Amino acid sequence: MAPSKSSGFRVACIQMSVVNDKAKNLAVAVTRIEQAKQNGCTLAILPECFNGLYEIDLFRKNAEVIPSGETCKALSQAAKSNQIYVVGGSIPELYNDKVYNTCTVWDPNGKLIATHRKVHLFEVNIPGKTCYREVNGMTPGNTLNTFQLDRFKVGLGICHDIRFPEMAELYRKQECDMLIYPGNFCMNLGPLHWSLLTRSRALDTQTFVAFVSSARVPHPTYITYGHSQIANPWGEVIGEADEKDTDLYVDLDFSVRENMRQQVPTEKQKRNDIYDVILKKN
Ligand SMILES: NC(=O)CCC(=O)C(=O)O
Repeated sequence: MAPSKSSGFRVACIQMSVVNDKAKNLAVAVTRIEQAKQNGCTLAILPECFNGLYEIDLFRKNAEVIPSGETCKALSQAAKSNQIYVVGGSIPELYNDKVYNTCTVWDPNGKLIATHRKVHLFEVNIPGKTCYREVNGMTPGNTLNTFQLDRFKVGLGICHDIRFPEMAELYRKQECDMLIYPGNFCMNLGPLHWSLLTRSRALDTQTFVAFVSSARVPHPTYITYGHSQIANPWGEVIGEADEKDTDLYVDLDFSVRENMRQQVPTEKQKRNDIYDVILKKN
């Protein structure tokens, strides 16, 4: 049974195929947001770099000023005409001649209510497999960011940010109910780590965690794992896509979070007299 309005809402994880054509990507995103609304969703989440490929050489080409760029205009309009919250995955943001990997959040009036610039840029060097240095195309952000969805507080991260439990712990301290990470894991690390990280952050923070990918499409350099999923505060996966182009609709019941926090009260048991995680700047 779907949760009542007071206990939760339905979320759409839009696992769209992203191609090297911004106009096409925007048209697909707008249609899928509309479908999410028709399927009873309160919130639609897009993947990381959904307006163009996750490709270092393309970041500047696809970059836009926020909120005056064409992607923001399309998302604002889609949120407003469908009366739905939209977490706009991320797009390359042009600011002072720098490019950031930035998530925008739109309320059902089409108003921009939050942004998050990816704090931890993806850097790996696995010989013979994946070598990626996002810093060659993006500048890191320096702040943690949240937004309010009715009575629920949501913390934002982007993809590689999910590997850093300290960041999630700070969102837990800020009393977030849910964490959202638009993402795009590679094929070498996705199978081993994607779900483990989703479940771990959910369990650590006793929140719902949504990790939302684009679909796997053939690509010469970076192939995306897919498998968008949502874990509940028990660390249980309550909805998961495969690698294909699809939308995942999941009902969140926040009474589950309350039960978990009461039954396994690790929050109250923290020994902040001997350790702590602190926010140094924001
Ligand atoms: N888009 C990204 O940040 C990729 C992160 C990733 O694949 C990882 O393993 O971390």
